[in-house]
Amino acid sequence: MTTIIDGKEIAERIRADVSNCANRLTDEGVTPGLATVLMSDDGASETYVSMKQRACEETGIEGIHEELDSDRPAEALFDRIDDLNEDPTVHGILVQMPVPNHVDSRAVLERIDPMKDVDGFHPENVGRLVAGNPRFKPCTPHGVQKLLAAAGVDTEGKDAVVVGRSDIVGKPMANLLIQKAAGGNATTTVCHSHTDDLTEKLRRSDIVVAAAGVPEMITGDMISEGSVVIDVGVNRIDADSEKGYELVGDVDFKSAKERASAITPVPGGVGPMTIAMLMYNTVKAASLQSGVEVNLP
Ligand SMILES: Nc1nc(=O)c2c([nH]1)NC[C@@H]1CN(c3ccc(C(=O)N[C@@H](CCC(=O)O)C(=O)O)cc3)C=[N+]21
Repeated sequence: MTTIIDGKEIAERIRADVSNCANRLTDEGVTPGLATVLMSDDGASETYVSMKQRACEETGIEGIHEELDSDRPAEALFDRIDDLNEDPTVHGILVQMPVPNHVDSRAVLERIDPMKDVDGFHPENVGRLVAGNPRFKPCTPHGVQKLLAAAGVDTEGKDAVVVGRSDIVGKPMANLLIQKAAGGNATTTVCHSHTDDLTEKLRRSDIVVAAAGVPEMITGDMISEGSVVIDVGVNRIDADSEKGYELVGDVDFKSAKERASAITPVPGGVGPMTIAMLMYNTVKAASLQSGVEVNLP
């Protein structure tokens, strides 16, 4: 029997623990605060940001949301970030990606105070992660790590393949998997658009993390019998549904489920974990900035 890993349920449990930590900080006079900044007209981005704000409310985090028209100059966004960096009630800052083409996303990430960088995208935090001394682990890869642990999947000594090499998922995911630490110690291969014979790499792996952003590109015949499949893809494809789209992963769930020993669904897999780990990082940021210690899960 294939286990369908319930990301929603695991995320709820983590969020309950994170909420206890948030309440403890509030009791000490430090209510954790998260600022989300949206500079985009993209419908999906709006949905994700509002999900993050709702999660704040449910967790006992003070959510602040700011929007900038997408035709504003980059300086307007930088000024907003500078203000949030200076605001002591704001412990975490998230600028929703992607930003408009005329705004240099690298410059945006570098503008955020690294102590408030709850995405973990600032070069200082990337460097710390690679050096084996992470401050904020990026939310999606951290969520995948927690998901594997909760599903009882030991990564130690396993062959893992990460499909995708983005700065926000693929690269940090591979880094966490090779780390000499719990949830790491896997022999890790990173595949991407220039990889020769992806199927061969997938078939000799125990754990597959699909983060390529290509709808249903990994099919059952490409993976090994008994492997664990984590699907990071959130692709909206046109459909006759009420919303006008359907959400599919990078994995063809139907065929992959027939061979995997465990697999995450989309929706309800990695997505909810990403949001739970954003709450986690925000509480961690508040703890680091205030010196009030909490026991995060
Ligand atoms: N600075 C920044 N940080 C991010 O963390 C970030 C970002 N930019 N830009 C976009 C991506 C995408 N992302 C998701 C988070 C949750 C779900 C999620 O919860 N999805 C639900 C379904 C949601 C739906 O119905 O559309 C699920 O998979 O079950 C999806 C995608 C965070 N991102």
